[in-house]
Amino acid sequence: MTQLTEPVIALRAATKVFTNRDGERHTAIRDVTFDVHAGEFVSVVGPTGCGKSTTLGLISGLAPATSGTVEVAGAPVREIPSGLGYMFQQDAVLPWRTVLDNVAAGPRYRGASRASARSAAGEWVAKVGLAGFEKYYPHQLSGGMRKRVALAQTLVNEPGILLMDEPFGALDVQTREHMQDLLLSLWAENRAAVVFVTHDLTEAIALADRVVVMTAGPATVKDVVPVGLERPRTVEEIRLEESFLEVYRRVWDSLREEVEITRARGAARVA
Ligand SMILES: Nc1ncnc2c1ncn2[C@@H]1O[C@H](COP(=O)(O)OP(=O)(O)OP(=O)(O)O)[C@@H](O)[C@H]1O
Repeated sequence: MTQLTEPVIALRAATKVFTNRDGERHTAIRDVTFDVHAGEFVSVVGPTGCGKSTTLGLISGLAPATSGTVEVAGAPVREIPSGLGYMFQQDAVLPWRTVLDNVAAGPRYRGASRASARSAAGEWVAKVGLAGFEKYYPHQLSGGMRKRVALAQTLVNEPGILLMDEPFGALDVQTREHMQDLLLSLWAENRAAVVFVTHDLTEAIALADRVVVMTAGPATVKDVVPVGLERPRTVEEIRLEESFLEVYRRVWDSLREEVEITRARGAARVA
């Protein structure tokens, strides 16, 4: 599909070199080029340690590129872009705050009054299916419920750009599928531009419009696979469809070689 609009996120030959304390240089990603357009959901897959999180770090402004360019909304990224939400595997739910106060923290930080922050938080707590749990503390929740709080914490800020780094990685398979469906239905309401990093190919394909396949480290883009499955989707159902399996085979064909390279390096290291 030809995109007529300017991309919301644009990486051009983005390279990141880390220098450790001994002055040794390590290239984490090399010449990474891809775009994400408004309303688009892009998944990023690649072998362990190839540089997926580093790529998100560049987009978020947490780590500047060593060379190449990273632009968000047409401007080079120099600090955390406004309207950007970030969700990690490890959530930022604070144990001493109730569910409602955890979700209200973002709007409060952005200057909303206590009343309007709590009102927005209440709406999002309900949207993620936790109505009635507003006064609970995180230790009183299951892992899946806690993840719902983290999702509400991120979405209450209504980000136009959403970076997600294996957000559901620690959950059991059933809870993960519920979270994926919840994310899809909430995302459909305002369609932020999403970059979703995962090791799970089923998750990557079920959620995305396109899947970016990265090489063994230092990562570069090996392939961009269009998903082309209809929306709305239900993860439990879509993963059984033949069209889904075709995309899965295509992504895995591309990724397999990179996973094998990474495994061989690991084996050589321990030999
Ligand atoms: N701050 C840092 N300083 C030095 N090296 C780093 C730093 N951050 C990441 N790296 C290195 O860069 C490479 C890519 O790491 P990154 O975390 O981006 O990979 P990843 O694909 O997200 O990993 P995983 O699959 O395990 O989640 C790794 O070799 C890592 O050790």
